[in-house]
Amino acid sequence: MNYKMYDEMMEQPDSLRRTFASEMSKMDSVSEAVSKADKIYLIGCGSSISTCYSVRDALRMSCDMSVEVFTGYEFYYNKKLTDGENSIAIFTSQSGETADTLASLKRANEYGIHTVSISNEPDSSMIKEAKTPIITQCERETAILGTKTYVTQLACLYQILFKGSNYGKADELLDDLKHIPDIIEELLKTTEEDNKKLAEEFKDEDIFYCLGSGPNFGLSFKLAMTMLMEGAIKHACPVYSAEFRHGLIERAEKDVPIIFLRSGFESDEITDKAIEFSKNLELKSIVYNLEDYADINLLLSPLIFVVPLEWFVYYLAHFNGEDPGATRHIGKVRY
Ligand SMILES: O=P(O)(O)OC[C@H]1O[C@](O)(CO)[C@@H](O)[C@@H]1O
Repeated sequence: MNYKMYDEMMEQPDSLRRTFASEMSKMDSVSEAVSKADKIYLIGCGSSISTCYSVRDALRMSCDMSVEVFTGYEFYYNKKLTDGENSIAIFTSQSGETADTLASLKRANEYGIHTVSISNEPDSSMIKEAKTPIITQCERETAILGTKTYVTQLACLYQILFKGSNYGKADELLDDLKHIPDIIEELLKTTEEDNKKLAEEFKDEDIFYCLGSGPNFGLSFKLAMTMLMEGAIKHACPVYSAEFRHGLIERAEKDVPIIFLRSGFESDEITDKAIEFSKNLELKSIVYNLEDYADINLLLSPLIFVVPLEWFVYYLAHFNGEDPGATRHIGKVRY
């Protein structure tokens, strides 16, 4: 019962190693440009916008870089641009062909903005159109929800933007980033069994709420929108942890499972309150705690949590008779 997603998950560590080895000098040149820019735009769709949310929130917590995130069509239609503005636009897309993101890349080029694309397809339109193309070295990915293209894309964004930032602990974070392939290799082995059991326990649930704070919100977005909805064909909804008490609290019932991502950020004070509240109501909560998986700069937590979550989603799909990498209505690039 090994689905394609299984092999692609296993290829995550080497994809990261190859990408860092081959793309580092191009990423350094973008970091240099980032350090001189007034504003950074990050644009993507689906799994590829979740990486933008995570790195934006990690940067907000640690430095004063001006970063805005847009979906492809929001940037295309709803972002006022100015000729000659001193900004950099980074486009994320595993396929390099998603129409929304490609249209916004062409628009940024028309305004003379320095465009950077991060894509896994060397011959794709986004790699050809961007001023600086960065190619994640994953080889072809087929699983719709994105595994190796997710971790490499996210790692590239952290590398580029933290290197170009004035975060006081940037060197320490970039050093931790180098260890991520080894950590992921280990987590792939150590987190499978527990998450398989969890998936069996939760296999009949219809909906999952996914909560996180800071950079974990981006991953809770991916978990809900692509891993659970596209991969496991379950209803799911991402929520910032603190928003729990502004809506979801009224739907908190025994039969509604909530997945919490908790890293130990100051802002996780509010995640803890939601966890406590859920326990008191005997909700079906699943709590992923960073300290159970790795001892690294907390801002990198999405690169850690994604591995146990991949196992959870992989087996959730399997126990429901679904291939976690298959698509029902949309191919990776067609729409
Ligand atoms: O990263 P790309 O190739 O631009 O793809 C965006 C796609 O990401 C997904 O979330 C997962 O591949 C799809 O929903 C969406 O079509």
